[in-house]
Amino acid sequence: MPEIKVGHIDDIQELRRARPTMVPERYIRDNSERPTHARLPDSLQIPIIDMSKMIWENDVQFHHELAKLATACEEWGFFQVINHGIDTHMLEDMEEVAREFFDLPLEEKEKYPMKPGTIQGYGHAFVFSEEQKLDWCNMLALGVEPPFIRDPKLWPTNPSHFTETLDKYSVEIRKLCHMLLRLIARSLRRVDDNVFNDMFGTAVQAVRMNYYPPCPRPDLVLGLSPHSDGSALTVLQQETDTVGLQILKDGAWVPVHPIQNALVINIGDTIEVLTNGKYKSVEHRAITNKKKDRLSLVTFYAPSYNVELGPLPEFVDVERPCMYRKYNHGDYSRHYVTNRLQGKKTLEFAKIAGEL
Ligand SMILES: COC(=O)C(/C=C/C1=C(C)CCCC1(C)C)=C/O[C@H]1C=C(C)C(=O)O1
Ligand SMILES: O=C(O)CCC(=O)C(=O)O
Ligand SMILES: [Fe+2]
Repeated sequence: MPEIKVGHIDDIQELRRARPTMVPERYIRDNSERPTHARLPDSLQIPIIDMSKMIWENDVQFHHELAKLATACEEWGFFQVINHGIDTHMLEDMEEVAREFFDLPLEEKEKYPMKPGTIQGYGHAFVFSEEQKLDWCNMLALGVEPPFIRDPKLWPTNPSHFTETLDKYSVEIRKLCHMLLRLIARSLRRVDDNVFNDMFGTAVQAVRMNYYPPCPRPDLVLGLSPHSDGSALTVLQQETDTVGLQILKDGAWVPVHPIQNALVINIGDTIEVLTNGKYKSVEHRAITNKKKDRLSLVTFYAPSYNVELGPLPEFVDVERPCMYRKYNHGDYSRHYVTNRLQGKKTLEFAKIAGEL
């Protein structure tokens, strides 16, 4: 790979310390990219799936909730899960250690550097040139499973219980992804419940902690550029006191309002491809706030790198011709992490020309 020159990138928390009234040029977006806020009527918020209603498969409420899940995946690509069974103390502990990490002095966080062109550690991911606009965000990204993707040198030893907390948290989130993939398969009504879990092998799991400091001009910048996730499923935990996540729905950016103890789930590119576009990997972004900071904890759950992907035959017919070619997920991962976040552009890697 040619050398990547990104120039000096400021640490946003450090930048903020001087309490500037303006933001540096590299963060100022063109007019067309600046934050807009669509308001949805309360009756039209992203769907909420109550997992406590999905325990007994013969129950009427199971089928009602399953139908809601199908609509969520088809029309929104996003939903929030409540009563997911994960201990709320564990969610709080994870939030606490992540915050403690971001609150450390810069010299401490820089012991875990995300080097240009790499994807793990503390820094700015997806920056490939000096011209590229930057996100108003500090990140810590780590590969979790399987063990060979872990880089222990990049796992913070401060706070001291960081690794233990992230490991426990990741085990629970992994179980949730497994369960959700079964339910998503069931909701499609044409494939076996285990189709995704069986196909994915030992799934790849990575976590990204995004910390968005307050911004003096939230109207000019983005916290995180628009993108779809390269995973099969993404699980996002957000604090309840700030709104920042927006999803693109019918051409408008709509906010995802946090719900206490809920987790936000989104369909990633893998499920879009496997269902031949029936379930959507929806573009999303994060905006910033003038007064408040925001933390999001994001888990990407994806097939093993050796898995060959392409639309399942059950989702290809004359009405919906095959829209994606066959490809290797490891190749897609490499493609994803070596290109900047740019809406759904990354998925063009797999698109059959002329379709969509
Ligand atoms: C900053 O990280 C990401 O946005 C990201 C990367 C995840 C990964 C790691 C941090 C470690 C190595 C594995 C992996 C590439 C998953 C997004 O994850 C998406 C993108 C792809 C592709 C994917 O499978 O999940
Ligand atoms: O912070 C958010 O709400 C969005 C995070 C996100 O989309 C991501 O990390 O992929
Ligand atoms: Fe995302």
